Amino acid sequence: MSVADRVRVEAVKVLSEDWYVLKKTTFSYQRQDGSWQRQSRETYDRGNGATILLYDPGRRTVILTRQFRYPAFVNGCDDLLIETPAGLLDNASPEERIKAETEEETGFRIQQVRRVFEAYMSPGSVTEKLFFFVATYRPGDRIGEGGGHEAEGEDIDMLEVTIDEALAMIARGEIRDGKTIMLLQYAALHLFGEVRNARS
Ligand SMILES: Nc1nc2c(ncn2[C@@H]2O[C@H](COP(=O)(O)OP(=O)(O)O[C@H]3O[C@H](CO)[C@@H](O)[C@H](O)[C@@H]3O)[C@@H](O)[C@H]2O)c(=O)[nH]1
Ligand SMILES: [Mg+2]
Repeated sequence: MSVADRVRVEAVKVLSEDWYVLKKTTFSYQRQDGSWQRQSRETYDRGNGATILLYDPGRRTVILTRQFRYPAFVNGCDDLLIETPAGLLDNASPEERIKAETEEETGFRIQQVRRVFEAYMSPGSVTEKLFFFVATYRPGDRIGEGGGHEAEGEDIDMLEVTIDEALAMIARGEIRDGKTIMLLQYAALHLFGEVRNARS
């Protein structure tokens, strides 16, 4: 039995359809004891996305971005947010989109990317599934300035730090973006041999 057999959608109302789509759906869900219960849930649909960690195993460095994020700002982040390069798929494949997004945001042109996992980042309210990638880079792969699309309001800095420094930035609360913490921890576990104690 698939979970779809336990869900009966009764009504869908679009609450907002401006940049992305917010819906309120009323449905019945069959509980584990077999009884049906009516619920309604709001879902915010902005499509799916992709993100990537560029790493240089020889120099033990990673590439991050820094940009203003209004939703984080209104919730207490009085600083630019440090993140791995990321973008919405806009109907492209995750591989194709993340290569283009990496070049737009950081100026690095990457040929080979490796998909490592995927995750629903906020499954109680946001429909988005995020595809996570890693790729090696060398300093010479940077063929442009990056920065994102100014006309769309993007004003993105690129930063290169060692994996040890990036982990220390998580510990100090300077990196507080979920996807970025996930990829840096993946890197510490799987991409860089021995990682020195972030606090030492
Ligand atoms: N006008 C307008 N523009 C918007 C709005 N929301 C986003 N934008 C613009 O839409 C563009 C989206 O840029 P992307 O680089 O494709 O996406 P992203 O915002 O970086 O999203 C990535 O990171 C998110 C946060 O972790 C992820 O949720 C997402 O999947 C993706 O990976 C940006 O120029 C942004 O300013 C809006 O409500 N109004
Ligand atoms: Mg982006």
